[in-house]
Parts: sequence; structure tokens; C-alpha cells
Amino acid sequence: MSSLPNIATVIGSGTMGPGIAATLARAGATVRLYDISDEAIARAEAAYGVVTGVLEAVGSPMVPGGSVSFGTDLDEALAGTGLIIEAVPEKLELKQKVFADIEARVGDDVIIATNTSGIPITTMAESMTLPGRLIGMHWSNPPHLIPMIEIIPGKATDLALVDKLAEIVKSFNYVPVIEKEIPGFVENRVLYAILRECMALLEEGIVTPEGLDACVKWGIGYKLSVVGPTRLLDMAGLDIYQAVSGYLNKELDVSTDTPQFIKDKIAAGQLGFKTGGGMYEYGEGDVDAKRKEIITGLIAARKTLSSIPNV
Ligand SMILES: NC(=O)C1=CN([C@@H]2O[C@H](COP(=O)(O)OP(=O)(O)OC[C@H]3O[C@@H](n4cnc5c(N)ncnc54)[C@H](O)[C@@H]3O)[C@@H](O)[C@H]2O)C=CC1
Ligand SMILES: Cc1ncc(C=O)c(C(=O)O)c1O
Repeated sequence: MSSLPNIATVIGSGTMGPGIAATLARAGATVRLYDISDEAIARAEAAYGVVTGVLEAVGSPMVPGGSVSFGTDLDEALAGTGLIIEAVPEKLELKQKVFADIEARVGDDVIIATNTSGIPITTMAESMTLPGRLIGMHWSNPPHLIPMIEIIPGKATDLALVDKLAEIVKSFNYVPVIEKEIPGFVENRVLYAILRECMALLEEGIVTPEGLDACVKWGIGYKLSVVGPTRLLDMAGLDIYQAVSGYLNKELDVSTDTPQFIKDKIAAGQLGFKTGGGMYEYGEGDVDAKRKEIITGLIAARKTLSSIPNV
């Protein structure tokens, strides 16, 4: 019998919610996707066919009986649910308010998982009636394509939930990575270390955005998609790592805030794909074309990576 609850609820239907909902439905769950915004729900409904097409294309096994329903009624979304995944914007107070609204409506045994990118679970749980039921379940974007989920218990989390959630994650053929709590968790600490250096290199005019993307894609991404960073050190030689890190680590960017040029772009309404401009400019139809190229590339890469051994 699958460990995935029969009914699951996803709260927040923005970038992450719809792909999470579709993945759980593909694994056989009756999923309710909830948002406060009618537009967000309408967008998710319209895109659902594309998302399920992607799951089909990567050969994600389909357990019959799964479905997604879309709505803005929280009581309906939570009725009979066994697993709730929160995916609302990354704001502590908002998430805490959502947990309070949820706790007022569900039984004590319902698991509440949060897709936070890195707010400590312990902090988020402080306002909860039953903090032991909150656990970090960090999906990577796009969630219906990246088959790895970080599982992070907070200080108050009931430890039985860790194994339970890991079983749920395995039930839809994703890899669970269980971690100790630390801000940003593991994936985003590594990603943001890379992004900090990348943004500093751009800000200093050391490389163009196109050059940076090519360098990181081939020099780092391609290699690290086959060997993890630990094995990479064996491949390179620990002596080489010592020689290079000895002079390079002290040169790397250590800024603690978001770079000014990114803040300026945000102030000018340039947020990326969602506003039609960000790091790059996009003309009519360009965003849709780029999204398609990215999804096609990720499908092809996932098929290839799934067919070779873990190194
Ligand atoms: N975008 C990304 O690449 C990733 C984001 N995350 C995390 O997942 C969470 C969600 O991120 P996104 O999907 O990117 O955000 P988003 O901003 O695209 O979507 C959030 C959705 O939540 C809805 N919402 C706001 N308040 C709500 C409420 N009280 N109840 C229900 N829905 C509400 C909004 O209407 C919106 O549709 C964040 O914590 C984020 O840090 C995690 C992994 C990757
Ligand atoms: C820039 C950025 N920030 C956060 C996350 C995930 O929490 C992602 C991602 O999953 O891709 C990201 O790209």
C-alpha cells in the first residue's frame, strides 16, 4: 500500500504549487490545489495539461485514480486531507498565518509540510498549536521535473514524520534527502554561494551574462550533473583543491546583501519571465519560447541522467 495519503492539499498555486499538485496526482492522490487568487487558479487550470504532458514525457509512472481539483475555498481544500504542502510566498508572517488558518480546520494527525526555500522550520513552527506536525519539504523548481526533495525537521518536529515523509517521497520515485536544519537548507546554500559569486562577476564586468551562462553550464553544471561535488574532488585531486582554495577562497565574494544592480532591476519591475524582462530582455513570444526550450532540455537531461549510474 502506498504511503502517499489518499487526499493531499497544496496551498499556493504560483510557480511551485501546480507542479507539486500534478506530481502527487500522478502518484495516485486526490489533490486539492488552493490559492487565494482566482487568477492564479485559472492559470494553473489552463497549464495543467502541459504539466501532465511533461510528467508523461519523463516516463513518470502513473498510478490510476489520481486527480487535481482547483479552488479558492480553504474548507473544501482541507476536507479529509492527510498531507498539506504549503507553497505561498517566502514571507514568515504570511506562512505563519496560513498555518494558523490550517490548524483551525484539520485534525491533529494531519502532516503540514512547507516548501520554504530556507526559512528555519523551528522559527516557522513557533506560532503553531502543534509545532511537532510541521516539517520542511523543499521541492526544487520545476517541481514536476526535479526528482529530489529535501526533508528538514525543525527542533519541534515529531521525528516519526521524517521517515514517513521520506516514504511518501519515495512512493512517487523522488529521492528524499534528509538534512539537519540550517538556514537555506543544503540546496539553496550551495546554489546561493554560486549565485553570489556569479552576480559579483557580472557587477564587476568580468564576464557577459551570455559568457557566464555558457561557462557555468558547461564547466560546472554539465560535470556536476554526472558527479557530485564530493566525488569531483577525488576526480580533480585533493592536493589541487588545497592549492587552488589556498589562494582563491579569500578572493571570493563575501557580500551579505542582494547586489544593488538586482535591487535596481526589481525596482524597475524587471523580475524575469513573470514580467517579460529581468537579467535578459524578452520580446513578444520570447518568454514562452524560452520556457519551452528549458522544459525540453530538462526532459532530455533527466532521461539521460536516469539512464546512467549515480557516480
Ligand atoms: N520559485 C522557486 O523557484 C521556488 C520556490 N520555493 C518556495 O516555494 C514557495 C512558493 O514559491 P512560488 O511558487 O515561487 O511563489 P509564487 O509567488 O509564484 O506563488 C505563491 C502563490 O501563493 C498564493 N498565496 C498568497 N497568499 C496566500 C494564502 N494566504 N493562501 C493561499 N495562497 C496564497 C499567491 O496568490 C500565489 O499564487 C516559497 O516559499 C518559495 O520560497 C521553493 C523552491 C523553488
Ligand atoms: C533562485 C532560486 N531560489 C530558490 C530556489 C528554490 O528554493 C530555486 C530553485 O529551486 O530553482 C532557485 O532557482
